[in-house]
Amino acid sequence: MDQFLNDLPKAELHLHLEGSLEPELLFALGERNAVELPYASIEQLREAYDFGNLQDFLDLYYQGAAVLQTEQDFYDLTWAYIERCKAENILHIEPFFDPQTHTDRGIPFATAINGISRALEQAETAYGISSGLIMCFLRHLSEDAAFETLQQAEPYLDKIIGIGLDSSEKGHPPAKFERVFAKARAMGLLAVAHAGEEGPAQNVIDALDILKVDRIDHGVRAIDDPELIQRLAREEIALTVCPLSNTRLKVFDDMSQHNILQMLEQGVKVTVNSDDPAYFGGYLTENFIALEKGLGMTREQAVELARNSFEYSFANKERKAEMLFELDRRTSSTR
Ligand code: HPA
Ligand SMILES: [Zn+2]
Repeated sequence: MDQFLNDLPKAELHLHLEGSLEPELLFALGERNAVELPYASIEQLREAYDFGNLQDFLDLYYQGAAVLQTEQDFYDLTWAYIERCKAENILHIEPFFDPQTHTDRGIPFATAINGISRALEQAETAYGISSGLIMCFLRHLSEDAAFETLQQAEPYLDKIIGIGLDSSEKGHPPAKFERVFAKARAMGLLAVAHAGEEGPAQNVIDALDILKVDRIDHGVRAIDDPELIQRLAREEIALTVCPLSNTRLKVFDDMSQHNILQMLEQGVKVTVNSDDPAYFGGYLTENFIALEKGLGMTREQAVELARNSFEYSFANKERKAEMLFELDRRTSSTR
């Protein structure tokens, strides 16, 4: 089964590039850029990855991002992730980056996006991995700061497919960003938002009705509202669910408690994703394996989850058809 899950053609729709920064690369970049780290060793840093909630993680995640300074650093970060995608037969990616985490430290928007984009272009030419980059606003910062970030993105709209909303959900509901999402959508950008991760099902409803997002990131708390679950299924609003993230951040106590397969059986278009794999103990295949071990996910369910990842991606029609054809070709003998 592990080999089957690794070789299964997949798309990843919820991955923070800053969260793919492995301790080894973090230390190497710290040295390259003479950034002092509060950890004596890679092992000591890994030991700190013991989180009680989302905020515990975010504090370390923003601290780690401080080693990213040059365009080459952002390229190296992104390329390391793409190598993992290649090894796990991931055909398409829609990664996130958090521009404000960098611009607030004096790193120009251009430095981050140019390094990331160069790696994404190379992924296409070298490995045939297609992509669409999503820039996230940090919801603990102000609406004004989000508007400023959107303005900085304007010269780079050809490199960005959409906007997202991440960071601390509690105390920062979707409505805070109604106007900036409206402006971004008017500029032709697609929209997603983290909602219903630590926050209530109402945040999922508000992300849909107020921010008018095309997809929900996490969304697992939707389960508390049966009417919302029915709506998600009926309107085919996909959720990008991140199983290992949810157990590491104590959204669920144990994988056996996770509701992703329950939602799948209720007709919700759920997908599997790794969120911040360097911090949560596994890339995409590991998340599928965790569902098999913790929830008894079947091969048929794994194929359906992979199918959803293509179907509800932002890839164009032709690319979607190509990827779905490849999925059918690789899995027809297993059915
Ligand atoms: O899972 C997450 N939730 C909110 N913000 C984040 N930033 C990186 N990962 C996450
Ligand atoms: Zn996330």
